[in-house]
Amino acid sequence: MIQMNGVSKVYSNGSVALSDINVQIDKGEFVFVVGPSGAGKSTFIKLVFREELPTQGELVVNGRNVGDLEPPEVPYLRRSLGIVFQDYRLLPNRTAYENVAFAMQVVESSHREIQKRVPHVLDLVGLRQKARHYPTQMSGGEQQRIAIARAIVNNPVIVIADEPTGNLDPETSWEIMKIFDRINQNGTTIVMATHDKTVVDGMRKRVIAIEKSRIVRDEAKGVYGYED
Ligand SMILES: Nc1ncnc2c1ncn2[C@@H]1O[C@H](COP(=O)(O)OP(=O)(O)OP(=O)(O)O)[C@@H](O)[C@H]1O
Repeated sequence: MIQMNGVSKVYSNGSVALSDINVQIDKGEFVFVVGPSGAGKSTFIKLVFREELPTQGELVVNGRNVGDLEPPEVPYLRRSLGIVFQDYRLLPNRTAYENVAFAMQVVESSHREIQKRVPHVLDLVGLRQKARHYPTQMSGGEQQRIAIARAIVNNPVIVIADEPTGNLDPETSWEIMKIFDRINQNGTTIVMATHDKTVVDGMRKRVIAIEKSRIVRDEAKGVYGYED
């Protein structure tokens, strides 16, 4: 599903974000990426959806060598991914329903498919009753649930998330994690960078720890392992 062979990333200002990363993530896994601030977690996530390119090494995502993709092929890679950010990134002037539907319009789904699928994913995240609400009329947790609905509406094989609970209180974070867990149980691979110790320790999934640009720990049913 995701394979990194000797992957390094050095930004143009000389910052070394990742060094010689070798890792394989298989279909259906749930993986947390943890580590201190500045360790390289976000860069790891950004490489997977080709927001950034590796400066060295080979990265294969869903059977495609990311470094070799021509620009017109990038949207096809992204269609196989669902992406969730800390700050939700919903379109402010569209309702919850329209935000989710928009992701289907972009990939040219039919009106009929959209009408059938959007209520279904809103149900999955427990927010069908808020379909007509605008983002400003929803709590942070509700906005994140809509962002998750948008991420999964096109049936991605991998969902990647960068600090998805970073702006949420512990109880809401736990609700969000239950949704990710359900998505994972349906076979979707999940890769999540996080600082949320409670969530990681509560879930007991695979944990990859990055420190100073290198993988220092990779454990099945791991724990967060830091005090912050
Ligand atoms: N666009 C960029 N240009 C230059 N340097 C960058 C860029 N993005 C990240 N870096 C640097 O790369 C290193 C890794 O950053 P990254 O954002 O991946 O870390 P992180 O583990 O996600 O940190 P945090 O937990 O604080 O979000 C840091 O030294 C950072 O300053």
